[in-house]
Amino acid sequence: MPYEYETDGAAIYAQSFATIRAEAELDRFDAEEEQVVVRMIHAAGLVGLERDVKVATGMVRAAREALTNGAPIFCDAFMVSEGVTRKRLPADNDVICTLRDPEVPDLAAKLKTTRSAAALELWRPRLEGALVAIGNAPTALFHLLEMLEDPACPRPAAIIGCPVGFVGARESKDALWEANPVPSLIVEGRLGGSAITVAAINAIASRAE
Ligand SMILES: C/C1=C2N=C(/C=C3N=C(/C(C)=C4\N[C@@](C)([C@@H]5N=C1[C@](C)(CCC(=O)O)[C@H]5CC(=O)O)[C@@](C)(CC(=O)O)[C@@H]4CCC(=O)O)[C@@](C)(CC(=O)O)[C@@H]\3CCC(=O)O)C(C)(C)[C@@H]/2CCC(=O)O
Repeated sequence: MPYEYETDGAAIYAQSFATIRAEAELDRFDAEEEQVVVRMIHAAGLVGLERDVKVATGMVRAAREALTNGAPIFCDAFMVSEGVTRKRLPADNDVICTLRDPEVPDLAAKLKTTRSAAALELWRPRLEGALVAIGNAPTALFHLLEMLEDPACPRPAAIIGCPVGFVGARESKDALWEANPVPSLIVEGRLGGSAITVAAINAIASRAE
């Protein structure tokens, strides 16, 4: 039996974004933030997500400026780093996930933490002015906050903090929002994940061109 469905990629996107803009409550976001939140809703297929999104004033601008200036993007998981659309990046920016570095298992054992958290220790040399995207591991976000408590630790330009799940996700994002070490974007509560996070990166990169 023949199925009727849309096969034009551009038309699918246009229809999706029109649906989201018709159904979601986007009034509290400025134009730059709205573009990012729409893509996050799109990735999750979840109108209503916008109610849980918090964006610090100037976060989108700071992240875009960083990318335009050639900053790297550090990601906690390969599901995040692999999702970044390279052709959107304004300065052929490096997209880095250190999770599989051979040093990481020993570091995790030494620090008594997860591999996701320990992998962030390898970010230090290039962390200054970078865009950080945590889309999976709550322990990675907590570890980043611990690193940034040290005034000598290099500071990223902006943080996308959207780890997902039932253990530590809500708490790590609340801690990021409260500590406010640099302008951040979070999804409150258990919701989050790699797809939502990479959608935010791709939206930020799009207008930085
Ligand atoms: C406790 C962990 C959680 N993982 C989640 C959700 C997903 N994780 C996937 C995959 C493939 C990976 N998760 C690891 C990061 C792995 N996950 C953990 C850890 C045990 C601890 C992290 C933490 O609590 O902060 C973590 C291992 C570690 O030592 O750091 C991963 C590295 C495991 C591995 O394959 O070795 C791996 C990352 C792959 C990558 O690089 O992209 C899932 C696809 C689940 C699955 O495999 O079935 C899924 C993806 C979710 C997403 O959208 O990103 C939670 C829910 C975040 C959970 C932490 C909280 C909880 O409630 O349990």
